[in-house]
Amino acid sequence: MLKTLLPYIKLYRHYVGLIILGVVLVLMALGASIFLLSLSGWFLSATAFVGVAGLYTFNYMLPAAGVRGAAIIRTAARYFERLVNHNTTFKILSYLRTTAFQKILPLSALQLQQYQKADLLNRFIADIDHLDHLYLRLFMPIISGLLITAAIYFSLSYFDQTVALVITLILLATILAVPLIFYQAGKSLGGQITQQQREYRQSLVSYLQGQAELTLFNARSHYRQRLDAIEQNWLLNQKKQANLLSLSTALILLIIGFMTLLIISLTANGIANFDRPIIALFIFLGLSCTEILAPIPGAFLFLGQVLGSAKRMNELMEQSPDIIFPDDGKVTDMTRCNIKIDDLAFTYPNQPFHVFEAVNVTIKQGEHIALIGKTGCGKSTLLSLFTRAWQPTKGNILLNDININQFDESTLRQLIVVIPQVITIFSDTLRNNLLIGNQHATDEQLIDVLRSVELDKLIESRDGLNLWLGESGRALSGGEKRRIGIARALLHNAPLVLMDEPTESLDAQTEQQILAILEKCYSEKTLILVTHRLIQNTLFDRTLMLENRQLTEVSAN
Ligand SMILES: Nc1ncnc2c1ncn2[C@@H]1O[C@H](COP(=O)(O)OP(=O)(O)OP(=O)(O)O)[C@@H](O)[C@H]1O
Repeated sequence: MLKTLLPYIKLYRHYVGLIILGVVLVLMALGASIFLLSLSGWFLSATAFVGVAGLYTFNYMLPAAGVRGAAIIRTAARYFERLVNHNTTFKILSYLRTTAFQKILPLSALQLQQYQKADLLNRFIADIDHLDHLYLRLFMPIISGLLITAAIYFSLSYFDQTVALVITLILLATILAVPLIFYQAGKSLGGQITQQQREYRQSLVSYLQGQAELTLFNARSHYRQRLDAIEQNWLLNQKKQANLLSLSTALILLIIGFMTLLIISLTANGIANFDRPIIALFIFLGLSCTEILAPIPGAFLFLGQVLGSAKRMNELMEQSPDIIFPDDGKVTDMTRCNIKIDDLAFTYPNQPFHVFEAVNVTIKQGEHIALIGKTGCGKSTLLSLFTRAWQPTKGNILLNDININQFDESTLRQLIVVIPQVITIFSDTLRNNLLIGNQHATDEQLIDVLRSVELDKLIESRDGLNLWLGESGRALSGGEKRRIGIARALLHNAPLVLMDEPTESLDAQTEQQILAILEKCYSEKTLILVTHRLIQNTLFDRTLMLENRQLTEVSAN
Protein backbone atom coordinates (compact mmCIF):
# COMPACT_ATOMS: atom_id res chain seq x y z
CA MET A 1 0.00 0.00 0.00
CA LEU A 2 2.75 2.41 0.99
CA LYS A 3 4.61 1.67 -2.26
CA THR A 4 1.51 2.62 -4.27
CA LEU A 5 0.98 5.86 -2.37
CA LEU A 6 4.64 6.85 -1.96
CA PRO A 7 4.93 8.89 -5.20
CA TYR A 8 2.01 11.05 -4.02
CA ILE A 9 3.20 11.34 -0.42
CA LYS A 10 6.58 12.48 -1.76
CA LEU A 11 4.86 15.40 -3.48
CA TYR A 12 4.05 16.84 -0.07
CA ARG A 13 7.67 17.84 0.43
CA HIS A 14 7.05 20.75 -1.97
CA TYR A 15 4.36 22.10 0.36
CA VAL A 16 5.82 21.45 3.84
CA GLY A 17 5.24 25.04 5.02
CA LEU A 18 1.58 25.06 3.99
CA ILE A 19 1.00 21.60 5.47
CA ILE A 20 2.49 22.60 8.85
CA LEU A 21 0.33 25.75 8.82
CA GLY A 22 -2.71 23.58 7.99
CA VAL A 23 -1.97 21.20 10.89
CA VAL A 24 -1.51 24.13 13.31
CA LEU A 25 -4.83 25.64 12.23
CA VAL A 26 -6.65 22.29 12.54
CA LEU A 27 -5.19 21.88 16.04
CA MET A 28 -6.26 25.41 16.96
CA ALA A 29 -9.81 24.81 15.71
CA LEU A 30 -10.10 21.41 17.43
CA GLY A 31 -8.44 22.67 20.62
CA ALA A 32 -10.70 25.73 20.78
CA SER A 33 -13.76 23.57 20.15
CA ILE A 34 -12.92 21.08 22.91
CA PHE A 35 -11.94 23.88 25.29
CA LEU A 36 -15.18 25.72 24.53
CA LEU A 37 -17.42 22.75 25.29
CA SER A 38 -15.49 21.66 28.41
CA LEU A 39 -15.34 25.19 29.81
CA SER A 40 -19.03 25.76 29.08
CA GLY A 41 -19.89 22.52 30.88
CA TRP A 42 -17.82 23.51 33.88
CA PHE A 43 -19.18 27.09 33.83
CA LEU A 44 -22.83 25.99 33.79
CA SER A 45 -22.45 23.48 36.57
CA ALA A 46 -20.23 25.79 38.63
CA THR A 47 -22.86 28.55 38.48
CA ALA A 48 -25.58 26.01 39.37
CA PHE A 49 -23.57 24.87 42.37
CA VAL A 50 -22.86 28.36 43.74
CA GLY A 51 -26.55 29.33 43.31
CA VAL A 52 -27.90 32.81 44.10
CA ALA A 53 -25.25 33.37 46.72
CA GLY A 54 -22.66 33.27 43.99
CA LEU A 55 -24.04 36.46 42.43
CA TYR A 56 -21.67 38.43 44.65
CA THR A 57 -18.86 35.93 45.15
CA PHE A 58 -18.48 33.99 41.87
CA ASN A 59 -16.26 35.44 39.13
CA TYR A 60 -18.52 35.21 36.04
CA MET A 61 -16.40 37.47 33.92
CA LEU A 62 -13.33 35.30 33.45
CA PRO A 63 -15.04 32.07 32.27
CA ALA A 64 -17.48 34.07 30.12
CA ALA A 65 -14.52 35.76 28.44
CA GLY A 66 -12.91 32.33 28.02
CA VAL A 67 -16.05 30.94 26.35
CA ARG A 68 -16.33 33.92 24.04
CA GLY A 69 -12.59 33.88 23.22
CA ALA A 70 -12.68 30.14 22.45
CA ALA A 71 -15.75 30.60 20.23
CA ILE A 72 -14.04 33.37 18.27
CA ILE A 73 -10.79 31.39 17.93
CA ARG A 74 -12.74 28.30 16.82
CA THR A 75 -14.60 30.20 14.08
CA ALA A 76 -11.52 32.03 12.84
CA ALA A 77 -9.26 28.94 12.97
CA ARG A 78 -11.86 26.82 11.16
CA TYR A 79 -12.22 29.43 8.42
CA PHE A 80 -8.48 29.75 7.89
CA GLU A 81 -7.97 25.99 8.22
CA ARG A 82 -10.43 25.38 5.34
CA LEU A 83 -8.82 28.14 3.33
CA VAL A 84 -5.25 26.89 3.80
CA ASN A 85 -5.97 23.16 3.50
CA HIS A 86 -8.16 23.43 0.41
CA ASN A 87 -5.66 25.77 -1.18
CA THR A 88 -2.88 23.26 -0.44
CA THR A 89 -5.00 20.45 -1.90
CA PHE A 90 -5.61 22.41 -5.09
CA LYS A 91 -1.90 23.13 -5.36
CA ILE A 92 -1.03 19.46 -4.88
CA LEU A 93 -3.66 18.41 -7.43
CA SER A 94 -2.54 20.92 -10.02
CA TYR A 95 1.10 19.88 -9.51
CA LEU A 96 0.05 16.26 -9.90
CA ARG A 97 -1.92 16.94 -13.08
CA THR A 98 0.95 18.91 -14.60
CA THR A 99 3.48 16.22 -13.64
CA ALA A 100 1.24 13.46 -15.02
CA PHE A 101 0.76 15.40 -18.26
CA GLN A 102 4.52 15.96 -18.60
CA LYS A 103 5.04 12.22 -18.14
CA ILE A 104 2.63 11.16 -20.86
CA LEU A 105 3.63 13.87 -23.34
CA PRO A 106 6.80 12.08 -24.54
CA LEU A 107 5.00 8.74 -24.92
CA SER A 108 4.75 7.54 -28.49
CA ALA A 109 1.48 7.18 -30.39
CA LEU A 110 1.85 3.41 -29.94
CA GLN A 111 2.05 3.72 -26.15
CA LEU A 112 -0.92 6.09 -25.99
CA GLN A 113 -2.93 3.95 -28.38
CA GLN A 114 -3.58 1.39 -25.61
CA TYR A 115 -5.66 3.96 -23.70
CA GLN A 116 -9.02 5.18 -24.89
CA LYS A 117 -9.29 8.97 -24.82
CA ALA A 118 -12.17 8.76 -22.34
CA ASP A 119 -10.03 6.55 -20.09
CA LEU A 120 -7.13 9.02 -20.17
CA LEU A 121 -9.51 11.87 -19.38
CA ASN A 122 -11.02 9.87 -16.53
CA ARG A 123 -7.55 9.25 -15.07
CA PHE A 124 -6.73 12.94 -15.25
CA ILE A 125 -10.01 14.08 -13.72
CA ALA A 126 -11.51 11.43 -11.42
CA ASP A 127 -8.41 9.50 -10.38
CA ILE A 128 -6.38 12.59 -9.55
CA ASP A 129 -9.38 14.04 -7.70
CA HIS A 130 -9.58 10.89 -5.56
CA LEU A 131 -5.99 11.45 -4.51
CA ASP A 132 -7.02 14.60 -2.63
CA HIS A 133 -8.59 12.25 -0.05
CA LEU A 134 -5.07 11.32 0.97
CA TYR A 135 -4.27 14.75 2.31
CA LEU A 136 -7.64 16.16 3.39
CA ARG A 137 -9.39 13.03 4.62
CA LEU A 138 -6.57 10.77 5.68
CA PHE A 139 -3.37 12.41 6.85
CA MET A 140 -4.87 15.59 8.27
CA PRO A 141 -7.48 13.93 10.60
CA ILE A 142 -5.04 11.23 11.77
CA ILE A 143 -2.12 13.58 12.46
CA SER A 144 -4.29 16.22 14.14
CA GLY A 145 -6.21 13.48 16.04
CA LEU A 146 -3.00 12.02 17.49
CA LEU A 147 -1.56 15.43 18.40
CA ILE A 148 -4.74 16.66 20.06
CA THR A 149 -5.04 13.37 22.00
CA ALA A 150 -1.54 13.97 23.39
CA ALA A 151 -2.55 17.54 24.35
CA ILE A 152 -5.72 16.22 26.07
CA TYR A 153 -3.68 13.73 28.07
CA PHE A 154 -1.27 16.37 29.37
CA SER A 155 -4.06 18.85 30.22
CA LEU A 156 -6.26 16.31 32.00
CA SER A 157 -3.49 14.64 33.96
CA TYR A 158 -3.23 17.97 35.86
CA PHE A 159 -6.69 17.13 37.30
CA ASP A 160 -6.70 13.33 37.44
CA GLN A 161 -4.17 10.87 36.09
CA THR A 162 -6.55 7.87 35.85
CA VAL A 163 -9.33 9.58 33.96
CA ALA A 164 -6.79 11.25 31.65
CA LEU A 165 -5.27 7.87 30.89
CA VAL A 166 -8.65 6.21 30.24
CA ILE A 167 -9.79 8.96 27.83
CA THR A 168 -6.43 8.93 26.02
CA LEU A 169 -6.40 5.15 25.64
CA ILE A 170 -9.95 5.06 24.28
CA LEU A 171 -9.12 7.84 21.82
CA LEU A 172 -5.86 6.19 20.72
CA ALA A 173 -7.46 2.78 20.31
CA THR A 174 -10.26 4.31 18.21
CA ILE A 175 -7.86 6.33 16.03
CA LEU A 176 -5.66 3.30 15.40
CA ALA A 177 -8.08 0.33 15.31
CA VAL A 178 -11.35 1.62 13.81
CA PRO A 179 -9.68 2.75 10.55
CA LEU A 180 -8.31 -0.75 9.99
CA ILE A 181 -11.80 -2.27 10.36
CA PHE A 182 -13.32 0.19 7.89
CA TYR A 183 -10.38 -0.08 5.52
CA GLN A 184 -10.96 -3.86 5.30
CA ALA A 185 -14.74 -3.35 5.02
CA GLY A 186 -14.50 -0.76 2.25
CA LYS A 187 -11.43 -1.98 0.36
CA SER A 188 -12.97 -4.10 -2.37
CA LEU A 189 -15.99 -1.81 -2.57
CA GLY A 190 -13.75 1.23 -3.21
CA GLY A 191 -11.83 -0.65 -5.93
CA GLN A 192 -15.09 -1.67 -7.60
CA ILE A 193 -16.47 1.88 -7.48
CA THR A 194 -13.33 3.27 -9.16
CA GLN A 195 -13.53 0.56 -11.82
CA GLN A 196 -17.28 1.10 -12.40
CA GLN A 197 -16.91 4.85 -12.61
CA ARG A 198 -14.26 4.38 -15.29
CA GLU A 199 -16.31 1.85 -17.18
CA TYR A 200 -19.41 4.04 -17.03
CA ARG A 201 -17.60 7.14 -18.28
CA GLN A 202 -15.98 5.28 -21.16
CA SER A 203 -19.22 3.64 -22.20
CA LEU A 204 -21.13 6.90 -21.92
CA VAL A 205 -18.61 8.71 -24.16
CA SER A 206 -18.80 5.87 -26.72
CA TYR A 207 -22.60 5.91 -26.50
CA LEU A 208 -22.79 9.65 -27.13
CA GLN A 209 -20.16 9.65 -29.88
CA GLY A 210 -21.60 6.62 -31.62
CA GLN A 211 -25.25 7.75 -31.71
CA ALA A 212 -25.37 7.72 -35.51
CA GLU A 213 -23.92 4.20 -35.90
CA LEU A 214 -25.92 2.77 -32.99
CA THR A 215 -29.14 4.13 -34.50
CA LEU A 216 -28.24 2.88 -38.00
CA PHE A 217 -27.61 -0.65 -36.76
CA ASN A 218 -30.56 -0.59 -34.38
CA ALA A 219 -28.26 -1.20 -31.42
CA ARG A 220 -29.09 1.89 -29.39
CA SER A 221 -31.47 0.35 -26.89
CA HIS A 222 -29.21 -2.68 -26.37
CA TYR A 223 -26.23 -0.40 -25.69
CA ARG A 224 -28.37 1.80 -23.46
CA GLN A 225 -29.41 -1.21 -21.38
CA ARG A 226 -25.75 -2.13 -20.90
CA LEU A 227 -25.02 1.42 -19.81
CA ASP A 228 -27.94 1.36 -17.36
CA ALA A 229 -26.76 -1.96 -15.91
CA ILE A 230 -23.28 -0.52 -15.23
CA GLU A 231 -24.88 2.55 -13.66
CA GLN A 232 -27.16 0.44 -11.44
CA ASN A 233 -24.24 -1.62 -10.12
CA TRP A 234 -22.20 1.51 -9.57
CA LEU A 235 -25.06 3.14 -7.63
CA LEU A 236 -25.57 -0.05 -5.61
CA ASN A 237 -21.95 -0.05 -4.52
CA GLN A 238 -22.12 3.67 -3.68
CA LYS A 239 -25.16 2.89 -1.53
CA LYS A 240 -23.24 0.14 0.27
CA GLN A 241 -20.39 2.58 0.82
CA ALA A 242 -22.81 5.20 2.22
CA ASN A 243 -24.28 2.54 4.56
CA LEU A 244 -20.80 1.71 5.83
CA LEU A 245 -20.16 5.40 6.37
CA SER A 246 -23.35 5.71 8.44
CA LEU A 247 -22.33 2.63 10.39
CA SER A 248 -18.96 4.21 11.11
CA THR A 249 -20.66 7.37 12.42
CA ALA A 250 -22.90 5.24 14.63
CA LEU A 251 -19.89 3.33 15.95
CA ILE A 252 -18.08 6.56 16.83
CA LEU A 253 -21.18 7.84 18.67
CA LEU A 254 -21.35 4.52 20.54
CA ILE A 255 -17.68 4.79 21.55
CA ILE A 256 -18.20 8.40 22.70
CA GLY A 257 -21.32 7.38 24.66
CA PHE A 258 -19.44 4.51 26.27
CA MET A 259 -16.52 6.78 27.11
CA THR A 260 -18.87 9.35 28.69
CA LEU A 261 -20.47 6.68 30.88
CA LEU A 262 -17.01 5.51 31.92
CA ILE A 263 -15.99 9.09 32.78
CA ILE A 264 -19.15 9.53 34.86
CA SER A 265 -18.57 6.32 36.77
CA LEU A 266 -14.87 7.13 37.34
CA THR A 267 -15.49 10.69 38.44
CA ALA A 268 -18.74 10.15 40.40
CA ASN A 269 -16.94 10.43 43.70
CA GLY A 270 -15.20 13.67 42.81
CA ILE A 271 -11.78 14.30 41.35
CA ALA A 272 -8.78 14.69 43.61
CA ASN A 273 -9.10 17.97 45.48
CA PHE A 274 -11.09 19.79 42.86
CA ASP A 275 -14.65 21.10 43.10
CA ARG A 276 -17.50 18.95 41.74
CA PRO A 277 -18.09 21.07 38.58
CA ILE A 278 -14.80 19.65 37.33
CA ILE A 279 -16.74 16.41 36.71
CA ALA A 280 -18.85 18.33 34.18
CA LEU A 281 -15.66 19.53 32.52
CA PHE A 282 -14.53 15.92 32.03
CA ILE A 283 -17.92 14.79 30.75
CA PHE A 284 -18.23 17.62 28.25
CA LEU A 285 -14.68 17.06 27.12
CA GLY A 286 -15.50 13.42 26.49
CA LEU A 287 -18.52 14.44 24.42
CA SER A 288 -16.53 16.97 22.40
CA CYS A 289 -14.09 14.23 21.32
CA THR A 290 -16.67 13.34 18.63
CA GLU A 291 -15.03 16.09 16.56
CA ILE A 292 -11.68 14.29 16.67
CA LEU A 293 -13.03 10.84 15.89
CA ALA A 294 -15.84 11.50 13.41
CA PRO A 295 -13.70 11.94 10.24
CA ILE A 296 -11.42 8.96 10.90
CA PRO A 297 -13.36 5.84 9.82
CA GLY A 298 -14.63 7.62 6.69
CA ALA A 299 -11.04 8.36 5.65
CA PHE A 300 -10.16 4.69 5.58
CA LEU A 301 -13.43 3.70 4.00
CA PHE A 302 -12.38 5.64 0.90
CA LEU A 303 -8.80 4.36 1.01
CA GLY A 304 -9.66 1.46 -1.34
CA GLN A 305 -10.85 4.00 -3.90
CA VAL A 306 -7.72 6.14 -3.42
CA LEU A 307 -5.49 3.08 -3.84
CA GLY A 308 -7.34 2.06 -7.02
CA SER A 309 -6.84 5.53 -8.46
CA ALA A 310 -3.19 5.70 -7.36
CA LYS A 311 -2.51 2.36 -9.08
CA ARG A 312 -4.06 3.55 -12.33
CA MET A 313 -2.08 6.79 -12.23
CA ASN A 314 1.15 4.92 -11.41
CA GLU A 315 0.59 2.60 -14.36
CA LEU A 316 0.37 5.66 -16.62
CA MET A 317 3.22 7.61 -15.08
CA GLU A 318 5.70 4.75 -14.76
CA GLN A 319 5.93 4.23 -18.52
CA SER A 320 9.11 5.34 -20.16
CA PRO A 321 8.90 6.68 -23.72
CA ASP A 322 9.86 4.18 -26.40
CA ILE A 323 10.93 6.90 -28.86
CA ILE A 324 14.01 8.55 -27.43
CA PHE A 325 15.51 11.83 -28.58
CA PRO A 326 19.24 12.33 -28.02
CA ASP A 327 20.05 15.03 -25.43
CA ASP A 328 22.92 16.38 -27.42
CA GLY A 329 21.48 16.34 -30.93
CA LYS A 330 23.01 17.52 -34.18
CA VAL A 331 22.77 21.19 -35.14
CA THR A 332 21.65 22.42 -38.52
CA ASP A 333 20.72 25.58 -40.40
CA MET A 334 17.26 26.39 -39.02
CA THR A 335 16.34 28.71 -41.89
CA ARG A 336 16.19 26.03 -44.59
CA CYS A 337 15.17 22.43 -45.01
CA ASN A 338 15.72 19.88 -47.74
CA ILE A 339 14.35 16.36 -47.43
CA LYS A 340 15.64 12.94 -48.38
CA ILE A 341 13.46 9.91 -47.78
CA ASP A 342 15.53 6.80 -48.14
CA ASP A 343 14.02 3.32 -48.62
CA LEU A 344 11.27 4.07 -46.10
CA ALA A 345 8.84 1.36 -45.03
CA PHE A 346 6.21 1.36 -42.32
CA THR A 347 3.79 -1.15 -40.81
CA TYR A 348 1.56 -0.41 -37.83
CA PRO A 349 2.29 -2.79 -34.94
CA ASN A 350 0.17 -5.95 -35.02
CA GLN A 351 -1.06 -5.18 -38.53
CA PRO A 352 -0.53 -7.71 -41.35
CA PHE A 353 0.16 -5.22 -44.17
CA HIS A 354 2.76 -2.56 -44.86
CA VAL A 355 1.25 0.93 -45.14
CA PHE A 356 4.05 1.67 -47.61
CA GLU A 357 7.43 0.22 -48.51
CA ALA A 358 10.61 1.30 -50.30
CA VAL A 359 9.63 4.99 -50.48
CA ASN A 360 12.42 7.11 -51.95
CA VAL A 361 12.18 10.80 -52.67
CA THR A 362 14.25 13.96 -52.53
CA ILE A 363 12.65 17.37 -51.95
CA LYS A 364 14.70 20.52 -52.37
CA GLN A 365 14.66 23.50 -50.02
CA GLY A 366 11.66 25.74 -50.86
CA GLU A 367 9.90 23.13 -52.99
CA HIS A 368 6.11 22.84 -52.64
CA ILE A 369 4.76 19.32 -52.90
CA ALA A 370 1.16 18.13 -53.16
CA LEU A 371 0.94 14.63 -51.69
CA ILE A 372 -2.11 12.88 -53.05
CA GLY A 373 -3.64 9.45 -52.72
CA LYS A 374 -6.85 7.63 -51.96
CA THR A 375 -8.34 7.56 -48.47
CA GLY A 376 -6.37 5.22 -46.23
CA CYS A 377 -3.30 4.97 -48.51
CA GLY A 378 -0.98 6.29 -45.79
CA LYS A 379 -0.53 10.03 -46.41
CA SER A 380 -1.09 11.08 -42.78
CA THR A 381 1.07 8.19 -41.63
CA LEU A 382 3.95 9.45 -43.79
CA LEU A 383 3.69 12.91 -42.19
CA SER A 384 3.61 11.40 -38.70
CA LEU A 385 6.97 9.71 -39.36
CA PHE A 386 8.54 13.16 -39.86
CA THR A 387 7.53 14.19 -36.33
CA ARG A 388 8.64 10.81 -34.90
CA ALA A 389 5.18 10.02 -33.57
CA TRP A 390 5.96 6.58 -35.02
CA GLN A 391 9.25 4.90 -35.80
CA PRO A 392 9.77 3.67 -39.42
CA THR A 393 9.95 -0.10 -39.81
CA LYS A 394 12.81 0.40 -42.25
CA GLY A 395 14.70 3.26 -43.90
CA ASN A 396 15.38 6.84 -42.91
CA ILE A 397 14.15 10.39 -43.22
CA LEU A 398 16.89 13.00 -43.54
CA LEU A 399 16.38 16.72 -43.06
CA ASN A 400 19.30 18.87 -44.25
CA ASP A 401 21.16 15.55 -44.77
CA ILE A 402 20.86 14.60 -41.10
CA ASN A 403 18.78 11.62 -39.96
CA ILE A 404 15.82 12.91 -37.90
CA ASN A 405 16.77 10.42 -35.14
CA GLN A 406 19.88 12.51 -34.53
CA PHE A 407 18.10 15.77 -33.66
CA ASP A 408 17.16 16.55 -30.10
CA GLU A 409 13.43 17.07 -29.64
CA SER A 410 13.51 20.84 -29.51
CA THR A 411 15.55 21.11 -32.75
CA LEU A 412 13.19 18.76 -34.59
CA ARG A 413 10.15 20.70 -33.37
CA GLN A 414 11.75 23.96 -34.49
CA LEU A 415 12.52 22.53 -37.92
CA ILE A 416 8.99 21.28 -38.60
CA VAL A 417 5.57 22.79 -38.26
CA VAL A 418 2.49 20.61 -38.75
CA ILE A 419 -0.92 21.99 -39.61
CA PRO A 420 -3.28 19.13 -38.81
CA GLN A 421 -6.59 18.27 -40.41
CA VAL A 422 -8.54 19.40 -37.37
CA ILE A 423 -7.42 22.67 -35.83
CA THR A 424 -7.91 22.64 -32.07
CA ILE A 425 -9.20 25.94 -30.77
CA PHE A 426 -8.93 26.28 -27.00
CA SER A 427 -11.58 27.96 -24.92
CA ASP A 428 -9.44 31.05 -24.50
CA THR A 429 -8.67 34.42 -26.04
CA LEU A 430 -7.55 34.93 -29.63
CA ARG A 431 -4.12 35.98 -28.30
CA ASN A 432 -3.56 32.81 -26.24
CA ASN A 433 -4.78 30.64 -29.09
CA LEU A 434 -2.17 32.18 -31.36
CA LEU A 435 0.66 32.14 -28.82
CA ILE A 436 0.62 28.33 -29.06
CA GLY A 437 2.62 28.90 -32.26
CA ASN A 438 5.24 31.01 -30.49
CA GLN A 439 5.11 31.90 -26.81
CA HIS A 440 7.33 34.93 -27.31
CA ALA A 441 5.43 36.63 -30.14
CA THR A 442 4.53 40.29 -29.52
CA ASP A 443 1.05 41.71 -30.09
CA GLU A 444 2.34 43.44 -33.23
CA GLN A 445 3.54 40.11 -34.64
CA LEU A 446 0.18 38.50 -33.83
CA ILE A 447 -1.68 41.30 -35.62
CA ASP A 448 0.64 41.08 -38.66
CA VAL A 449 0.08 37.33 -38.88
CA LEU A 450 -3.69 37.72 -38.58
CA ARG A 451 -3.55 40.21 -41.47
CA SER A 452 -1.48 37.76 -43.56
CA VAL A 453 -4.13 35.06 -43.14
CA GLU A 454 -6.90 37.58 -43.80
CA LEU A 455 -8.42 37.40 -40.34
CA ASP A 456 -8.29 41.18 -39.80
CA LYS A 457 -11.96 41.20 -38.98
CA LEU A 458 -11.28 39.35 -35.72
CA ILE A 459 -9.03 42.09 -34.38
CA GLU A 460 -11.40 44.80 -35.49
CA SER A 461 -13.84 43.66 -32.80
CA ARG A 462 -14.01 45.65 -29.56
CA ASP A 463 -11.90 43.11 -27.66
CA GLY A 464 -9.13 42.88 -30.27
CA LEU A 465 -6.66 40.15 -29.34
CA ASN A 466 -8.60 39.56 -26.13
CA LEU A 467 -11.53 38.28 -28.17
CA TRP A 468 -12.89 35.16 -26.46
CA LEU A 469 -13.08 32.30 -28.96
CA GLY A 470 -15.35 30.10 -26.85
CA GLU A 471 -15.38 26.36 -26.51
CA SER A 472 -13.77 24.74 -29.60
CA GLY A 473 -13.91 28.16 -31.29
CA ARG A 474 -17.68 27.88 -31.75
CA ALA A 475 -17.90 31.41 -33.11
CA LEU A 476 -15.45 30.63 -35.94
CA SER A 477 -16.27 29.12 -39.32
CA GLY A 478 -14.38 26.08 -40.66
CA GLY A 479 -12.31 28.31 -42.95
CA GLU A 480 -11.48 30.70 -40.09
CA LYS A 481 -10.27 27.82 -37.92
CA ARG A 482 -7.93 26.67 -40.73
CA ARG A 483 -6.61 30.22 -40.98
CA ILE A 484 -5.92 30.25 -37.24
CA GLY A 485 -3.95 27.02 -37.82
CA ILE A 486 -1.95 28.68 -40.58
CA ALA A 487 -1.41 31.76 -38.40
CA ARG A 488 0.01 29.57 -35.60
CA ALA A 489 2.30 27.88 -38.11
CA LEU A 490 3.49 31.24 -39.44
CA LEU A 491 4.35 32.31 -35.90
CA HIS A 492 6.30 29.10 -35.35
CA ASN A 493 8.37 30.02 -38.41
CA ALA A 494 9.83 26.57 -39.15
CA PRO A 495 11.52 25.96 -42.53
CA LEU A 496 9.48 22.78 -43.20
CA VAL A 497 5.67 22.97 -43.28
CA LEU A 498 3.57 19.80 -43.27
CA MET A 499 -0.14 20.26 -43.92
CA ASP A 500 -2.75 17.54 -43.67
CA GLU A 501 -5.73 18.30 -45.90
CA PRO A 502 -5.95 22.00 -45.00
CA THR A 503 -8.84 22.64 -47.38
CA GLU A 504 -10.85 19.49 -46.68
CA SER A 505 -14.61 20.18 -46.43
CA LEU A 506 -14.20 23.84 -47.43
CA ASP A 507 -16.02 25.33 -50.41
CA ALA A 508 -14.04 25.90 -53.63
CA GLN A 509 -13.77 29.66 -53.09
CA THR A 510 -12.40 29.35 -49.55
CA GLU A 511 -10.03 26.63 -50.76
CA GLN A 512 -8.60 28.97 -53.38
CA GLN A 513 -8.26 31.74 -50.78
CA ILE A 514 -6.37 29.43 -48.41
CA LEU A 515 -4.06 28.23 -51.19
CA ALA A 516 -3.41 31.86 -52.15
CA ILE A 517 -2.49 32.63 -48.53
CA LEU A 518 -0.11 29.65 -48.48
CA GLU A 519 1.50 30.78 -51.74
CA LYS A 520 2.00 34.27 -50.34
CA CYS A 521 3.24 33.26 -46.90
CA TYR A 522 5.23 30.13 -47.61
CA SER A 523 7.08 31.06 -50.81
CA GLU A 524 10.45 30.47 -49.09
CA LYS A 525 9.50 27.37 -47.09
CA THR A 526 9.59 23.70 -47.99
CA LEU A 527 5.99 22.54 -47.99
CA ILE A 528 4.23 19.18 -48.19
CA LEU A 529 0.48 19.44 -48.46
CA VAL A 530 -1.58 16.29 -48.16
CA THR A 531 -4.82 16.01 -50.06
CA HIS A 532 -6.77 13.05 -51.37
CA ARG A 533 -7.52 14.65 -54.72
CA LEU A 534 -5.51 16.41 -57.39
CA ILE A 535 -5.45 20.18 -56.92
CA GLN A 536 -4.40 22.24 -59.90
CA ASN A 537 -2.76 25.28 -58.41
CA THR A 538 0.34 27.36 -59.03
CA LEU A 539 1.32 26.80 -55.38
CA PHE A 540 2.71 23.34 -56.15
CA ASP A 541 6.00 22.58 -57.89
CA ARG A 542 5.36 18.84 -57.95
CA THR A 543 2.64 16.33 -57.15
CA LEU A 544 3.52 12.99 -55.58
CA MET A 545 1.06 10.15 -55.37
CA LEU A 546 0.98 7.41 -52.75
CA GLU A 547 -0.54 4.33 -54.31
CA ASN A 548 -0.12 0.59 -53.80
CA ARG A 549 2.38 1.28 -51.00
CA GLN A 550 4.64 3.21 -53.36
CA LEU A 551 5.31 6.92 -53.88
CA THR A 552 5.39 8.09 -57.49
CA GLU A 553 5.60 11.46 -59.21
CA VAL A 554 2.42 12.46 -61.03
CA SER A 555 3.36 15.51 -63.03
CA ALA A 556 5.26 18.76 -62.85
CA ASN A 557 3.02 21.82 -62.63
N1 LIG B 1 -2.90 3.80 -35.25
C1 LIG B 1 -3.13 2.94 -36.23
N2 LIG B 1 -3.03 1.62 -36.02
C2 LIG B 1 -3.24 0.75 -37.01
N3 LIG B 1 -3.55 1.11 -38.27
C3 LIG B 1 -3.67 2.42 -38.53
C4 LIG B 1 -3.47 3.41 -37.53
N4 LIG B 1 -3.65 4.63 -38.08
C5 LIG B 1 -3.96 4.41 -39.39
N5 LIG B 1 -3.96 3.09 -39.66
C6 LIG B 1 -4.22 2.47 -40.97
O1 LIG B 1 -3.14 2.81 -41.82
C7 LIG B 1 -3.60 3.12 -43.12
C8 LIG B 1 -3.15 4.52 -43.55
O2 LIG B 1 -3.86 5.48 -42.75
P1 LIG B 1 -3.67 7.04 -42.97
O3 LIG B 1 -4.51 7.74 -41.97
O4 LIG B 1 -2.22 7.36 -43.01
O5 LIG B 1 -4.29 7.23 -44.41
P2 LIG B 1 -4.58 8.59 -45.22
O6 LIG B 1 -4.06 8.37 -46.59
O7 LIG B 1 -4.03 9.75 -44.49
O8 LIG B 1 -6.16 8.59 -45.19
P3 LIG B 1 -7.17 9.88 -45.31
O9 LIG B 1 -7.00 10.46 -46.67
O10 LIG B 1 -8.49 9.27 -45.10
O11 LIG B 1 -6.78 10.81 -44.20
C9 LIG B 1 -5.11 2.95 -43.09
O12 LIG B 1 -5.41 1.67 -43.58
C10 LIG B 1 -5.47 3.03 -41.63
O13 LIG B 1 -6.58 2.23 -41.33
